[in-house]
Amino acid sequence: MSRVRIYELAKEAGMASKTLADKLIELGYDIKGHSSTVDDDTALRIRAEVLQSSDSKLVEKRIDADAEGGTTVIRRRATIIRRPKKEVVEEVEETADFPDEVEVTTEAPEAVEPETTVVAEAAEEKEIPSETESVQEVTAGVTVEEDSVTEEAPETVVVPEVKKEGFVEQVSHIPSKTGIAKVVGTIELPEEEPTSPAPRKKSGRSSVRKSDPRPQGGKRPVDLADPIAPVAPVRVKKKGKKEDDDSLSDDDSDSKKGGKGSWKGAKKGRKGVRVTRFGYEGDHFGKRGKKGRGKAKVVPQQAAAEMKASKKKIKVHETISVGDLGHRMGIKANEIIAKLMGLGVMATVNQALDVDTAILVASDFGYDVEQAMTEEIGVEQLDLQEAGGVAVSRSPVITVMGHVDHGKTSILDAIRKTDVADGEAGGITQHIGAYHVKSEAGDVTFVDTPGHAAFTEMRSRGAQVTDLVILVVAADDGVMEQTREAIHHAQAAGVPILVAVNKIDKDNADPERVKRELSDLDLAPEEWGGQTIFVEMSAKNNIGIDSLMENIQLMAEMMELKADPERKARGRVVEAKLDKGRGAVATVLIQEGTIRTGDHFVVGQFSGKVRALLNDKGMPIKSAGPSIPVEVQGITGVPSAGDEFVVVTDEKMAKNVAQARTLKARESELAAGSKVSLDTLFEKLSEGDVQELRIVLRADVQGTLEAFASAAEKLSTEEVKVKILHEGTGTMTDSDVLLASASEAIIIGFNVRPSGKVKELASRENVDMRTYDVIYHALDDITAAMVGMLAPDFVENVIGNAEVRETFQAPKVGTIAGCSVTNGKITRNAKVHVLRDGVVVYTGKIESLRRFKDDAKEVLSGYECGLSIENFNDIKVGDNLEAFVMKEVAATLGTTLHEQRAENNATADTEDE
Ligand SMILES: Nc1nc2c(ncn2[C@@H]2O[C@H](COP(=O)(O)OP(=O)(O)OP(=O)(O)O)[C@@H](O)[C@H]2O)c(=O)[nH]1
Repeated sequence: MSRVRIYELAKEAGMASKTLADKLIELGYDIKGHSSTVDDDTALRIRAEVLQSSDSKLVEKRIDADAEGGTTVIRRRATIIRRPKKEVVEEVEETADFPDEVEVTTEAPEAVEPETTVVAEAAEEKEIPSETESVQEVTAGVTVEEDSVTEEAPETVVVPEVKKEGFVEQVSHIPSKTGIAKVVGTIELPEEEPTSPAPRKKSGRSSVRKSDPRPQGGKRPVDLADPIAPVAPVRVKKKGKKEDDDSLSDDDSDSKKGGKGSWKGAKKGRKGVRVTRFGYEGDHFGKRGKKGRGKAKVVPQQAAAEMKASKKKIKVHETISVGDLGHRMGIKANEIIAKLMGLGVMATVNQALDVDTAILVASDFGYDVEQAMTEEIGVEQLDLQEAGGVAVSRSPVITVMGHVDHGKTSILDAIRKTDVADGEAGGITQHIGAYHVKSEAGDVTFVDTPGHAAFTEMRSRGAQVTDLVILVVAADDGVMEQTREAIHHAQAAGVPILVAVNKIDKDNADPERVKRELSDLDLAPEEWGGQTIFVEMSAKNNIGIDSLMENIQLMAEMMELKADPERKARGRVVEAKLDKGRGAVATVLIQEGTIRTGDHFVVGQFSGKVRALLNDKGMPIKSAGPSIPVEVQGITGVPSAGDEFVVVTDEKMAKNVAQARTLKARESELAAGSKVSLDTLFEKLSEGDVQELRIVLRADVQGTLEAFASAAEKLSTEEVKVKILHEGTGTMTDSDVLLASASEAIIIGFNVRPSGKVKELASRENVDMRTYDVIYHALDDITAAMVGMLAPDFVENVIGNAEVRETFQAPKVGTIAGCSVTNGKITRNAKVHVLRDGVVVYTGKIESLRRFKDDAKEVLSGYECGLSIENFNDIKVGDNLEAFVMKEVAATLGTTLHEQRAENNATADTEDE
C-alpha cells in the first residue's frame, strides 16, 4: 500500500504543510511532523474529515458487501437502460431465473424521466471504471446501500438474482455508448414486490419490466412498443378488444374506444396480427376485426391459438348456398358475396356453391370446407359392400315391341298360357306391367310397357332393365313405321333383337319379305348369314311359341345373365301409381339380391319400408329375387318408371338419401339445358364426350327423308359422324322426343310441326327440335354445328410478364410470389410459364392473384401483386412469369377436315425435325 506525504495533502488543500501537521497532531493522528507520511486510508480520512475535500469526483462508493445475499446494489445517477439487441435480453432471460413478473425494460426513446439502471456506466463521469473493472467489482459482490438507491434513483429496475457469470457474459455484448447503461449485475428490489405476477410473456413485451415508482393510483407511463420486440402471439381481434395485460392499462381506455392505443403497434403490423404481405396472411380472423370495431370482445390468447390450430371445419355435401355458408361461419352473406365477386363470381345469397368454390371462399375466413360423405356415396359404398357375392343364373327380361296390331298382346298371352305356375294362382291374371313366366323351356320375365316411348323413357332415366327385345312383325304386313321405330329404340339402347314373324297362318303371309325388309335394317336372319334369330309363328294358332321360348333361352344363355340373390335388393321401377286404398305402389323389377318385407329402401326421391309385396298375379309374397317383378307397398310417394329401387341398411339412411335426391333434383331443374343441341354442340364436343351428331328425322314425304338423310350423312367426317337415328313421315311424336332425349340426339323436321304436347315434352327434356322448309337450310345449320364439333385449335396468347421480387410461404397456399408486373397484365384466369434464365421451368395455372389484401381479377403493368401457381411451389426470386391465355381458333370450312388434319400433321412433322 502506498503512502501519502502530509505536505502533499496540504498542497491539495492549499495550506502550509506545517499547519496541517500541527492540526493533525492535535486531532490525534499518528504523525510526527509535516514530513511524515500516512497510508492511503488515513489520507482519505484526512481529506474527508480535516481538509473536507473528499473526492467529489468519486462517484462510486463501496461499502461492505451484503454478507448473506451477496447481491449488489449500486447507486447511480438515473439513466435509461437500452436494449440494443433483442437477443441479448433473451439470453439474459434464459440465464436468469426470472419470476413471471419480470419484463424487459424496453427502449423509451423519448423518456424524459430518469430511470434507474442496474449498473449504469455514465460516460460523462470520467472516473467510472472501465467496463471490465465494473464487471470485476460486481463479481466481487459489491453492494450499494439501499437507502442511497432509493434516495437517488427515482426509478429502479427490478431484477432478481442472476448467475453472475452468465450475466457478465451478456454485458460484454452490449456496446458501450454514451448515455447508455449496461446491465452488469444484480440489485435488490428497492420497493415492494408485485403481488400478482402477470403471465410470463406478454404480447409485444419483453422479459424485464420497469417497476412503477409512482404512487398508487398514479398514471403509469404509456409503455411504448419496442420496435425490435418479437412479433406477438396472434391476436384474434385487432380492434375493439380489451387487453388483458395490466401493463397496458393506459391502452385499455383506448381499446374500448375502438382499438387505438396499444393496438397502434398491431395496426403497423408489428403486433397483434401477422404482417400482411402481398395480400396473404396466415391469420384471417383480422378480417372480422373490422366488424368488431366498438364491440369489445375478449378472445383469450389460448383460445385464439386453439382456434387457429384446429381451423374450423365445415362439411359440405355437394353444394352449399352462400347464405348457409355464411351462417355456418358466422359471417354475413354479403361478405361472402363480396369475396365471390373478387373471384369473378356473381352470386346471390341463395346461390349454391360447389365444394371447390366453398373451400376457396371459406379458407379466406379461416374455415376448412370438407366434402362430406354424401348420401349417394353412402349408397355406393353399401353397394360395394354387397357386391362380390356368388352370382347365379337369372331369367331374361324381355320387352315385346312392334307395329300396332302385329300381335304383341296375342304373343304375350300365348306365352303366358304356357306358364306352369299359372294354375297355382287360380288363373287370376293381374296385369302389373311386368310378369314372370315359368315355362318348360325356362323362366322368362316380360316387361310389358305400353309402346316404345315408355321403353325409351325408362332408358332416359338410366334404366336398362331389358335384356332382349322381341320384335313382332306381322308376316302379312311386313316392316311398318313403328317396326322401324322399335328397331331404332332397341338399337339405341344396345339391346339384342329376336324377330317374331307373326301371323304366318294368314294367306297373304310373306315371311321372306319380312326377312328382306329387316335385312335392309341390319337385321339379317342367321340363315342369310346374319346374326338375328327369326322365329316364324302364329299367336292365334299357337304355332311356334315353344320355338320362340327355346330361342329366348338360347339367347339368354349366350348372354350369361347372372345375379347374386343373397345381397340386398336393387331394382328398377317399371310402373307406379297412387292406389286409393294402398297408397303409393310401384312395380319393381328386382335386378340384384332379394327383396323382403320389412326392408328399408329408397326409390328415386322417395323412401319407405316394404309393407307388403305382391307378385305379378296379385298374391302376397314374402320375398322376391333377381328378374322377378313385384309390387311394393309402403313408399312415401309415387316414383317414376325407370327409378332405381335400393334396399338400404336402415330407415335413417333411406330417408337421408331420399332427401338428398330431392334437393339434387331441385338443383338439376335449375341447371337445365344439358342436352345436345346444334347451338351447344361446340361446347359438348369440346368436352370430348360426343363425336357423333345424332338426328331424329321427320318429313312430310318419304322423298324428303331420303334426300336429306343421304345429304346429311355425307357430311360425316372422320372426326364427326352424322347419324340418322330414326326417321319417319308425319309429325314428331313423344316417342321421337324421348328417343332423342335418351340418345342425345336432335330432332329435325321438314314441313312438319310438332303438337303443343310434343313441344312441351321436348322443352322439358331439353331436346333441340328444329323445323325447316328447305333441306339446304338444315344442311347449313348442321354444317355450322359440325365446324363446332371439330376439335378447336388453341394458341397461346401472351398477355403480360411479371418479375418475382420476393417469395414467401403462406399456409394452405404454398409459395407466394411477390411480383411486379413489368408489362401487359396478369389476370387470375391466365396460365403462366415460369421462366428461369429464359428456360421454361414450369407451366401452370395461376391459383390466386392478389393486390394487397384483396383478390384481384387482373393486375396491370407497373403494379405489384402476389400470386401463387397451382401445384408449383418452387418459384424463386428473379423468375420471370409469362402470363398467357389460350385463344381458340375455330376450324373453318375453307379447308376440309382432311386437309386440316394433313396440315396439322405437316406442322407437327416440321416441329419434330
Ligand atoms: N291371323 C292371326 N291373327 C292374329 C295373330 N296374332 C294376333 N292376331 C290378331 O291381330 C289383332 C291384333 O292383335 P294384338 O295382339 O292385339 O296386336 P298388338 O300388337 O298387341 O296390338 P296393339 O296392342 O294395338 O299394338 C287381333 O285381332 C289378333 O287376334 C296371328 O298369329 N294370326
